[in-house]
This record gives sequence, structure tokens and C-alpha cells, in this order.
Amino acid sequence: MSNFGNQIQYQIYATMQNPNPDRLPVIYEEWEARAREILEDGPFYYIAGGAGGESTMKANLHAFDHWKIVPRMLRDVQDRDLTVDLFGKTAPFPFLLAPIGVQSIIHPDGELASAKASAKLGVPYITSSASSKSMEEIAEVMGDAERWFQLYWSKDTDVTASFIRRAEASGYSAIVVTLDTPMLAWREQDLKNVYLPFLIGEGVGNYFTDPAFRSKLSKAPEENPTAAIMHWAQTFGNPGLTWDDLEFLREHTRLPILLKGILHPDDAKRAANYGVDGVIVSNHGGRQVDGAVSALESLPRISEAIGGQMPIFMDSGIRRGADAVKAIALGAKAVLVGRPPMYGLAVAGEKGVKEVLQNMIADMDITMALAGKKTVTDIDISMLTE
Ligand SMILES: Cc1cc2nc3c(=O)[nH]c(=O)nc-3n(C[C@H](O)[C@H](O)[C@H](O)COP(=O)(O)O)c2cc1C
Ligand SMILES: O=C(O)C(=O)c1ccccc1
Repeated sequence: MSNFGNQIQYQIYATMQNPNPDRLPVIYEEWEARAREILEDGPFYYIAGGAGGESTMKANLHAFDHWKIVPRMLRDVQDRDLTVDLFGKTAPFPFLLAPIGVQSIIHPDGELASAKASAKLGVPYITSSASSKSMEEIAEVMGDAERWFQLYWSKDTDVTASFIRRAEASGYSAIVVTLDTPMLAWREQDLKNVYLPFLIGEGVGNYFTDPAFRSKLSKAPEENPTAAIMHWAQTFGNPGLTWDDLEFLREHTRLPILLKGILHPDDAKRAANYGVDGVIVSNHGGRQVDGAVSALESLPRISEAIGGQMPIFMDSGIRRGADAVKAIALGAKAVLVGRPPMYGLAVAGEKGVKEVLQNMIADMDITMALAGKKTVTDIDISMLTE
């Protein structure tokens, strides 16, 4: 789709001619502020907060200021192409929806709303293991639209294998294994608010519908939810995993496998040696290791280490179009957006998610054009200065 950006921009200009007090925000910080008004402290800080003193969460945003785009002129940017190849399929834009669990704490429609919004735009949706809705329900509302499944590798390998089987059966086309969360981090806001959504039964829907998970309980979750939640808490993550365990995944699926949460170039090289299909450079939005390196800082180092052997994706700090352009210039094939669409979900459900994504795509398209680039594949480090 060419000139996506201008089309959206004109829609916004048209709205300005005809002001409407219920207009949705445009500015990221305003979406966040509106979400703050709508949500209770517990859910809001669960989303907005990070690990520890939140230094990594802040660093994720500041890292983008280190790199500056140097626009080039007179390069015929009339017809643009934002498409990218994702494992043999063409995605319309270099954006994916980051896997985000427990969306029922944000909006009653939860993942169904965000998955529908993504599907309408053709933005691949990554369903979290910790979704409040089952992965099948989410798949159902998406029709044929592109979706990946994010795996939390359970201590119970029957559950892990069952998740992979279910994902394949319901049309997910890649498995994203999140490695940075074998346990939840020290999150001060949540401790202060005494708020952990899954402990009150939010975000466990996908587990509670899983036959392998259910078979390990003496009473069904509907009969004894507390026992089911406790079992979930004990088995959800597996801090004992090592690189050799990746073999288990390869034996259980032919889908592309991506490792999410890679920050060290040597880990990225290892991933390539173990035959995985892609990595996602991420620090989980600053929600896991406080004091960790920002994701953007890690990106060029990992890109250099991988040297095109496999696609690299990135998340943690993408807020505007220029952020995506910079991440792509530093080696990402596409970027994942996390918190921004979640604020859209809080403010206006499916419509809000769609609005946030659409605006981000438009901003990216226009930024790319104004910088002198016509296609995503043209974006490279030569357009940046430190
Ligand atoms: C509320 C919330 C829930 C999340 N749940 C998951 C999850 O279930 N699985 C996962 O791999 N990442 C999860 N993440 C991390 C995101 O996938 C992504 O890495 C992060 O949001 C990127 O940071 P940003 O939103 O600040 O850009 C979650 C993030 C948030 C904010
Ligand atoms: O909150 C998170 O960041 C996250 O990844 C998660 C982990 C377990 C359940 C729900 C969300």
C-alpha cells in the first residue's frame, strides 16, 4: 500500500475541519494519560510500570535520541512500499503487535479487540501464552489474518507441547519463545499496589482451556479456581532451561521458531547456531532486568554478529514512526509495538488499537519518505548519524 501516511494524514485534517469533542488522541503521551484516567491503579501500573526503579524502561526511550536521521532530498519518494517479507509471506508494514498477556485487565474484549484491529490492518498479531482468551478464540476472530504464537515454556513439558500443537491447529504461523521471563521480575509498582493479575484469575484463560494443563489438576479450574491458579504459578516458567533444550521445540514443530528477549550478540550467534529462525531483540519493555541495556543499543551489535544469517526483530520503546525507522536502519526487519496499542485498547477498544497502529504506520511512512527512502529495504544505517 503506497502513501498510507498521506491518506491517514488527510483523514486527520478532515477531522480538524469538523471538530468532535470525542476525538481520539493522536499523541502517544495523551493515549497513556487517557488510559490512566480510565484504568484503576492496579491495571494501569501493571501495564505502564517496569522492573525495579524503571531505569531500563526509561533507557529504552532515551536510546532513540542517540541516533539521528539525516534526510536526503530529491529522491522521488512519490510511491512508497512498506511491505516486508516475513518467512516467505508479505506483510503490508514492518510492524507486528507484541505479545501482551492479561488484556482482560485493560478492556472486557481484551485480546479479541486487539487481534481484530490488527487483522483489519494486516498487522501480524502475536498471541501471548498468558492471554485471557484462548488462542483458538483469538484465531477465530482473525479469520485468515497472519498470527504468531508466543510461548511461555512451562515447567510442565506436556503443557508446552500442547500449546505448540494447539497453535499449529489454529493457524498460527510462527512460534515466539520468550526467554527473558522464566519468572516475573521485581516490579515495585505491582508490589505496592498488591496487584498481580493472574493471581486474581486474569490472563489464565489460555491455560485453563488447555487439556494438558487441566489433566494435571485434581479439580477443574471452574470448580477450584484458586488451586488452578496456584498450579499455574508453580509451572508457568522454567528457570532450569538451557540452550540444548531448544531441540525439544524443533522436534515438536516445523513452524519458524523465534527467540524473544535476546540482548547479547553471543546469544544471538548461539541462536543462529542452534538453527532457530529469528531473534527478537527486547528487554521486555524494561519489565524484567532493571539496569539492563536498552534494546536499541543492543540492536546494531546483534545485527553485526548475525550478519544477515536470520531475521532480527526488535521491541521495547517503539512509540513513533521515527523510532521504527531507526530500529530498521540499525538492523531490524520489523518492529513489535507493545504498550501504545494497549493504551488504545484501554481508551477505545478495537477502534483505539486500530487508531494507534494506523497513526504509527502513517507516521513511519511519512518519516521514511521525508528522509528520502521509498521502501523498507532501502532503510539502512547510512541514513543515521550518532
Ligand atoms: C502488560 C504487558 C504484558 C506483557 N505480556 C507479555 C507476554 O505475555 N509475553 C511476552 O513475551 N511479552 C509480554 N510483554 C512484553 C511485550 O511483548 C514487549 O516486549 C514490550 O511491551 C515492549 O516494550 P514497550 O511496550 O515499552 O515498547 C508484555 C508487556 C506488557 C506491557
Ligand atoms: O507482564 C508481563 O510482562 C508478562 O510477560 C506476563 C507474564 C505472565 C503472565 C502475564 C504477563
